[in-house]
Amino acid sequence: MTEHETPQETPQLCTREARACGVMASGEEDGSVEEKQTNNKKRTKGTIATAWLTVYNIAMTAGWLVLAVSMVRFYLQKGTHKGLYKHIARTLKCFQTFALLEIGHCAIGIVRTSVIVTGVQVCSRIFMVWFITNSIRQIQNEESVILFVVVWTVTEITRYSFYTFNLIHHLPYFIKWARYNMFIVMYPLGVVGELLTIHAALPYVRRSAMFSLRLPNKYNVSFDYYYFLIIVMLSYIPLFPQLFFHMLRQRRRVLHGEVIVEKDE
Ligand SMILES: CCCCCCCCCCCCC[C@@H](O)CC(=O)SCCNC(=O)CCNC(=O)[C@H](O)C(C)(C)COP(=O)(O)OP(=O)(O)OC[C@H]1O[C@@H](n2cnc3c(N)ncnc32)[C@H](O)[C@@H]1OP(=O)(O)O
Repeated sequence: MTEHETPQETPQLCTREARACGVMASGEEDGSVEEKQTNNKKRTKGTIATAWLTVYNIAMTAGWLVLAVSMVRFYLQKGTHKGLYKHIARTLKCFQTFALLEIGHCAIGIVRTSVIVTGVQVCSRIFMVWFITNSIRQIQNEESVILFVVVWTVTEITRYSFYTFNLIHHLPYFIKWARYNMFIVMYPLGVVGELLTIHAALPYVRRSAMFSLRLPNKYNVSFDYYYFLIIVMLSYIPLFPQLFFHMLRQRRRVLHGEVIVEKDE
């Protein structure tokens, strides 16, 4: 079953293109030359953006699928999670870092999502990958690392395939259902995995004084990564609910057709 026939399911880009086309239709006969040129530009921009997002989402779905397959193969061959992170580290770093482009998508307006919400989500993941798990080798075999990597992988395969099918107007209902229901369990699980991993990192950070700057130094500035990590852990308390409630609002809008007025719209 696909959903492309339903007008409310039309992806945002098509809606924008349609809006641009609508302006064209009414202004075509009596609009000025400048209006026609502006509308043509909008239409071209919409088509390019749709093409780019389709390529981007397919690449990201493939990347996270490769990660899933290599995790399953590793576990079936070795029968343990030890060494799994090292095995998948390069792919994980690559595709999670590519997600930075999503902040750009919001900033230039080709997807209708808040830059702040996307920024917090993407930056916290980049931080987990590069500044925690990749930098502290001693914690790479923790179960909590496997927990958040598995949760991210399942979530991202669903999310990027949702965007892809939505853009090509062939969205199977089960993908839409999964995108807007699984997060209810996956988000808290991911947060538990991330917080336990940062917690496991604390003793190593304290002992090694990594990424820290102690006084006296020529800049006369001090920075303690250990306390910074504690602040990061505490920042989940106000920030995580914002992301979770954002997703609950998206769920009500997409699955139940509720009209939601976002503060920043
Ligand atoms: C430097 C120190 C850092 C300190 C950090 C502090 C900690 C902060 C706490 C953070 C906790 C994060 C924990 C987290 O990492 C754990 C997990 O992720 S566990 C796994 C479960 N997670 C999830 O399910 C969330 C996954 N993430 C997201 O869904 C997004 O990143 C999010 C921004 C949260 C929400 O996405 P969005 O607002 O875009 O919602 P929609 O998917 O419904 O999309 C809205 C519309 O935009 C269109 N869209 C969006 N992206 C695309 C795209 N790539 N291609 C095409 N279209 C796109 C989408 O179709 C919607 O269109 P429409 O409005 O027409 O329906």
